[in-house]
Amino acid sequence: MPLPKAELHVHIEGTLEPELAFALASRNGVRLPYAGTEELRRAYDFSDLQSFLDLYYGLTNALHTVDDFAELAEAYLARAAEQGVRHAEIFFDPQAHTARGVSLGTVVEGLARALDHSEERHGISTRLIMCFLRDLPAASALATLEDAKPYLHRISAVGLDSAEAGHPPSDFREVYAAAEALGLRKVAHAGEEGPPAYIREALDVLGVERIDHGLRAMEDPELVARLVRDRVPLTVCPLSNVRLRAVDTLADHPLPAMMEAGLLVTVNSDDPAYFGGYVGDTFDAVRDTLGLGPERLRELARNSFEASFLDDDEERRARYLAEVEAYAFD
Ligand code: HPA
Ligand SMILES: [Zn+2]
Repeated sequence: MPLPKAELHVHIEGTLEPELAFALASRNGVRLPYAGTEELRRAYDFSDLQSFLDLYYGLTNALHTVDDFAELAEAYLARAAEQGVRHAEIFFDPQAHTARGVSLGTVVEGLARALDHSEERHGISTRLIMCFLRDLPAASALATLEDAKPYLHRISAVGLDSAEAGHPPSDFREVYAAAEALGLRKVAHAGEEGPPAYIREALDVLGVERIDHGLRAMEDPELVARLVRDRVPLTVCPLSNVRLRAVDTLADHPLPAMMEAGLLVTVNSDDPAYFGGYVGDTFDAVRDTLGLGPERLRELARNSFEASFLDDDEERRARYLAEVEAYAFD
């Protein structure tokens, strides 16, 4: 039995496995620019975040209907359950779909259909986080928030993702203020490729409660001290950082140093269909390569529930935390 954990940083579009991409493309009469799944997998050789995003947005062309999004989410939840996930806070990128004529309602209704059955089928509680693409204008993010108004009962939070360099969080001040006014919680990707200053902006200008990635905080000791003091969670994605070359190899990953510094870090998969593993695989990889022992792994699992939005359901959180404490490593 795998260690019980929450996953707080997973893009649902990044769980689209090649087999499902081709099956959906065929069903929808869409031609993908690859001969087959093997050729597609060979293209997963990324030089940086942008080279990944180009392929990732390209493959979303396979997704069209409510059924497609339901199937995508259902496949993720089934995989996640096998890997010990008990709670998942799932990102989606509405602008990646609305830009090609698929409505936000189609996306949310499809995802919600799978999420509605998640507890009973997979034993996983869920939340949805709607991300804005930071390489599109803030006006597009504002229009997306407006578009989302009929679906806010399904959406817990807003996030900020896509190409980071040159797209500071402060560009999205207005849209985050509007999201907060609508009762949404706030997170943002920062410090994946962008500088520590972007992490500060996400906290100070956008008022986020969690930083997604946050890797480059380690360049700024004062910022680290602040993140430790304020217990700001960082949703770290080690396999993603290797594949997108934020670190040279997994053995070089600062995760142990981050834990040593007292940061509230969690371990997540980001885009598991592309980066070589789901979240349980990621726990196994950091155990094997970074030498994290059982108590460090238990700490990561504990952190994942502590950093989650389950502060709106403390009874459930206490149950999950008890499972973590009772877990026997073999
Ligand atoms: O790793 C990522 N970083 C930024 N945006 C993304 N969108 C999907 N995955 C990512
Ligand atoms: Zn991400």
